[in-house]
Amino acid sequence: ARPHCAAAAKARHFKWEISNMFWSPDCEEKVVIGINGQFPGPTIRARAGDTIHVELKNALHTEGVVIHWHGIRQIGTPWMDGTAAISQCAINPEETFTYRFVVDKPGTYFYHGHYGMQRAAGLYGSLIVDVAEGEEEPFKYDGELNLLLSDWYHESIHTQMVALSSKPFRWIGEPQSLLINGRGQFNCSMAAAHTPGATQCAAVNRQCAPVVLPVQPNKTYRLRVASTTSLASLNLAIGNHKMTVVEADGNNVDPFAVNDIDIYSGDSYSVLLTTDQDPSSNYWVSVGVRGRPPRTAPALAVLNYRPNRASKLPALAPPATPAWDDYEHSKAFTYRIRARAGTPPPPATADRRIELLNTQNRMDGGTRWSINNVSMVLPATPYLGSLKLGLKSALAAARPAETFSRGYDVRQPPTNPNTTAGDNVYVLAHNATVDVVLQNANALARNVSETHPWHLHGHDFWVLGYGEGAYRGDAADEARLNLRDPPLRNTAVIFPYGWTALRFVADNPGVWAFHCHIEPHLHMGMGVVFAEAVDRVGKVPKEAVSCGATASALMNGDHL
Ligand SMILES: O=C1O[C@H]([C@@H](O)CO)C(O)=C1O
Repeated sequence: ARPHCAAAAKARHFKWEISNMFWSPDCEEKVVIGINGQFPGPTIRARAGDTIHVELKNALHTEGVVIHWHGIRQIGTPWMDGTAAISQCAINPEETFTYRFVVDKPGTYFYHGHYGMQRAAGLYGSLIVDVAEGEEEPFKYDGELNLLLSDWYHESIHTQMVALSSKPFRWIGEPQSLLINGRGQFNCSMAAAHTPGATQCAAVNRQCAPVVLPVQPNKTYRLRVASTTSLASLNLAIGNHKMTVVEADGNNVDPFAVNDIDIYSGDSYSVLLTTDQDPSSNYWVSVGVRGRPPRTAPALAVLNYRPNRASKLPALAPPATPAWDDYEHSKAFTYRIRARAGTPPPPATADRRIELLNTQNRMDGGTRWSINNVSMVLPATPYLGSLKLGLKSALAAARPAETFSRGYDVRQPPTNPNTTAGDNVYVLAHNATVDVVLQNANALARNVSETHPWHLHGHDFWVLGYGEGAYRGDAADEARLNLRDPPLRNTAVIFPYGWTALRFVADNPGVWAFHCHIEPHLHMGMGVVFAEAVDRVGKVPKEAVSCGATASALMNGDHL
């Protein structure tokens, strides 16, 4: 850090109370988890180098809570990562816990619950980090707009969790609505005039009124877009407007122009939008589902060219989402994402390669997702405490496999559908360069392979490449890897029947989750844990790990 930046860095204090409350995200009244009576939660805005303090009171009364700061690497503060059972104990009802961490890198981020399925109950908000005082972005814009995308189910997360854990399994189905900044319309459309058979929304409740994005003609806007969906993969387009992608997951990318962007759960982007269209009209911003047969209507927002009234209906119909299974369209977008010049390149070689086969399986009469045929279950005592104290009970005797059988046919349902539960903890050496190959496969049903966005905590990784079918690690696969300008990200997608190769340096001691960002899939075991140089973790605050076996050990005089 340069001295003038350090001097300007600020402490930013927030006081939050988390509670259940009645809310109508899509005009149907349900219970959401709100923060300070708001849904989505308040936006945190800071400058790179600032320290965020969130004094968080849990007013949920009968359940714990934690908050994960998605995309913030928590360098040196792994106990602030907000992952229940991994980095900290869930905060008990009526208790207060203070998150304290540095936002070291500018970018578009968000925060969300990371305990059970609380994210899907609406526990999320935006976290935006501007460049440090005196620094400049490498692209120019006149104004900024922020869209936090999510999906919404009418069933409570408690019902959803029971369904997913039931024997036999009950799938939760598709979300009822898509939300933009927490607002959607379930049984009516704002664009009924353009949508045969749809009912025009009547005077709407403020909580579900469409988002209006006011713009001046002939200006350039930075549109920040992040997705915290539970299930849905999304596509965003703006009638008649092109967009230029400039940032992905808090890292600048080589700018490229598109008509629409795909955005998977856990992703964030900045796109530049120039308001160069007929200024007498407004335009629809449309967000639709992809990668799964869409049973959820698109979400709409209004790009409001001032001085037109916001209520002036756009002349054009909302842009249509590409066909849900047009994977070539999705791949074309994803493959175009390259690092902006100046981004640090990856190390030329790796010290270790971990290959992770993603399969859907059966376990004890239920349905699970597994990695190398082991489905992740989380412990009662958070790893950060139990591994730091070296508690014998922390890990099972056997470590998970580094690879999967070369003979595995990724195009067919598993021949042995049965799986077992395990901790899926990989122990990483300090500063090791680690390659991870995520391998997709056929699910339990024939001819089904789904898209999974994987999110890594504590790090950005370089996305080295993608391939079709089974990864073999041979010369042909190696040739698909990009070591020249791979983008740095914290979330990467695996396409159906394909693989994705990532590289990162284990330079941030801590215990970090790495998992599918689809909330029901994580609940069904689709993840692993990286225990990275835990002996080098600094002094863990007692209040982060005063539960389970760590609490007992601390009471017996052990020191963290
Ligand atoms: O995990 C999932 O389960 C269902 C289906 O595969 C079984 O009902 C589905 O669509 C998922 O994504």
